[in-house]
Amino acid sequence: MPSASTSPTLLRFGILGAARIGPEGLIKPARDHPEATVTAVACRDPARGTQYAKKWGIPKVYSGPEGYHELIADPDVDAVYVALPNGLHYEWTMRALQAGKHVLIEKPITSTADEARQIFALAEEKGLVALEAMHSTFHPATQRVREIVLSGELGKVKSAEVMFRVPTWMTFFIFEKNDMRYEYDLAGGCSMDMGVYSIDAIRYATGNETTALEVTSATATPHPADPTRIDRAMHATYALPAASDSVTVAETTTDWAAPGWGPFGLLPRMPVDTLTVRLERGAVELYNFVSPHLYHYIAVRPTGDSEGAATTAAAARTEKVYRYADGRGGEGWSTYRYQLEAFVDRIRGRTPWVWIEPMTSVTEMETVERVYAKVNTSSSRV
Ligand SMILES: NC(=O)C1=CN([C@@H]2O[C@H](COP(=O)(O)OP(=O)(O)OC[C@H]3O[C@@H](n4cnc5c(N)ncnc54)[C@H](OP(=O)(O)O)[C@@H]3O)[C@@H](O)[C@H]2O)C=CC1
Ligand SMILES: O=C1OC[C@@H](O)[C@H](O)[C@H]1O
Repeated sequence: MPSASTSPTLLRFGILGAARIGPEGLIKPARDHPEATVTAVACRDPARGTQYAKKWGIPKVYSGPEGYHELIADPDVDAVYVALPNGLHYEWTMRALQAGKHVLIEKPITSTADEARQIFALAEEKGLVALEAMHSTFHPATQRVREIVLSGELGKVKSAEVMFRVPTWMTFFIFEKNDMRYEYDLAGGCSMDMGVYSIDAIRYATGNETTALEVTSATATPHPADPTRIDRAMHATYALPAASDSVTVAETTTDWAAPGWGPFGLLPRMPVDTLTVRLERGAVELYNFVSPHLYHYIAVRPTGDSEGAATTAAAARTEKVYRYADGRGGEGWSTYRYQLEAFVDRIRGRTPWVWIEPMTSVTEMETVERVYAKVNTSSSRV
């Protein structure tokens, strides 16, 4: 197994970018992991970098035009967390791998599938670990949904659907006015941001996580910042590889800024974040599939025999799953904490409880490319 670390016990992380996701994505989980620590952060602006490091107790700060380069060259950094705008993931991951570091890469892994392939090829060549931080996959609730779906309890999959919608009023609080998500050159767009979660949730729950989905339709709602190239919302349909001769379809609806409804759109919408899988004999729903650690429920709704046989449907049930069935996990562990557990285990040569294979990330990007290509060529990422 790879071993770039010179520290026998602690895996020492450096973060590229004083990013908003840093504290949840790595800093807090590392505090709670006996073998991980954040040793450095790089920020283009020295004052902001110093402030961030002080606030989060990070000993070293690299800044200025060479700051990112200095961080990845630091011999006290074993692993790099790439928390940069999407369009910079590829460049800095490749640089970090070249420098001999393991890399945890924020989602979406890259701007294109080809870039993702290059990352995994280089990681393999160097004997290093590269992982896309698709954190929700690592949570026991996600694993449980997949287990129920694939168990056959409710028969074969008929369709799957994700609704992931953030209302306008909330967008105002969570995104900057000139957020990097609205910049085409930084690989912005709702499908790059929320679409990847949705596509992966469906593929993972139905056991299709290494398959690029065929996109049967895609309709974008333009973002005012760059209406021809940046999608504010996307509705897409897919053909899932059929588990039987039944029609198996999937659908994602993502929206960064859903307007209000009712008279003059004055009535506020609530955020929605739900994965539903419909099977021959019922449905499984995961409410809050992106951040199940905050709150979630799994609703299992059997409907009886689709063939019309005289069977009585089993009772509906609700599950909440914060640890694995065998007790692994911890009190209050977030999706990011579970993810860190897996990343460290992999680097240390232990078998992670859950892993995201390179093909999963590559085919996620292939699917996103197909979504954009279906809409029009100006929003295409390849
Ligand atoms: N896993 C999750 O739950 C989440 C993941 N993400 C992902 O994390 C990544 C970062 O997102 P987020 O933390 O919201 O973003 P932020 O805007 O807070 O951070 C991005 C960082 O990128 C750096 N940067 C370097 N070049 C540029 C540039 N040209 N324009 C803008 N920023 C630049 C900045 O670093 P510097 O400090 O050097 O100025 C900034 O701190 C994205 O890929 C996003 O998809 C985001 C939110 C949640
Ligand atoms: O990763 C993310 O998770 C939640 C979203 O609202 C956000 O845009 C995104 O970057």
